[in-house]
Amino acid sequence: MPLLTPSRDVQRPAAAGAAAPAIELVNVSRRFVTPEGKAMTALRDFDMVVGQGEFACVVGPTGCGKSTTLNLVTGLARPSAGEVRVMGQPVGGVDPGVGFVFQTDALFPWRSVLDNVAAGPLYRGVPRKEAYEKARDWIARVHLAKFEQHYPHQLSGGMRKRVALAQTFINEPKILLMDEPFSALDVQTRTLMQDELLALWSGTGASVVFVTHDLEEAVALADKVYVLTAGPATVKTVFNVDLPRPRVMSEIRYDQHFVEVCKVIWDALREEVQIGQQRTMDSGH
Ligand SMILES: Nc1ncnc2c1ncn2[C@@H]1O[C@H](COP(=O)(O)OP(=O)(O)OP(=O)(O)O)[C@@H](O)[C@H]1O
Repeated sequence: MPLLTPSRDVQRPAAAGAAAPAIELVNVSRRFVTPEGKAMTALRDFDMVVGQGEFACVVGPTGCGKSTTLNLVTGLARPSAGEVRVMGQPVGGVDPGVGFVFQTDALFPWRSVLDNVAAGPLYRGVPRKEAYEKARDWIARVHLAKFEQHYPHQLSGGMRKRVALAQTFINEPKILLMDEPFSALDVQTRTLMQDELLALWSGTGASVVFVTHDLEEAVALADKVYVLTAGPATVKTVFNVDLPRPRVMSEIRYDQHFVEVCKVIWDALREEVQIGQQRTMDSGH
């Protein structure tokens, strides 16, 4: 089997009895009105299909429309044209089966690690004892058992991110949307967190869309990588990454095939990054 298969996703109706894809964006466009009152198109004729249990990464030039893609899946933004479906159903609002992790974590500063992680199940009506048992279990899984009573300001960036992952995975999301979750971390911590994420995700069956500026991160994590064009974003190419799992970040970076895959995808991405940079220079900001 080839390690890398560029392809365009083809939209096909699911066969009778077959599981619907977790996420589908079909011919989606998203337009905004700028503060100056001009119409601008962020996404154009955008197609994406993420299967159940699949890990998709999205890369593209700065400002091209990556976060807008996630906002459409959450239901926080509506498409101007086309259709967005989650588990085969049109997105109608914020779905409780969807979890998020962003660049800045969403920890409650006045709550301990334990209370932060238990907050989700408590909000969903899980009895208190059970919610706290689950929270302790997830805190242990992210190796923070000794820090249950600490507050977010007493933790390092990497530890806060571990809390954010526990806070998300405890809700057993069917779909996980991640917007540059590790970009503020130093390189070593980032590598550890990537391993942590894969370990937590494997076996959950959750479908992931992970937005990143870091192509190596995308290739190391993903089953497939979407390369977007400079805005308005449309899908330039989808690359299927068939590197075997489980993957260990600190080792995979030195794997010859990994390096080759990164080079091939970078060839597709480079042109778009250059277009994006040129536009920034032309506009002066
Ligand atoms: N609510 C909004 N109103 C107006 N314009 C918006 C809105 N949200 C996004 N945009 C514009 O849409 C374009 C795409 O934005 P988006 O945040 O999706 O890009 P991105 O690829 O995630 O950016 P970055 O690489 O900086 O994270 C940008 O030009 C942005 O200014």
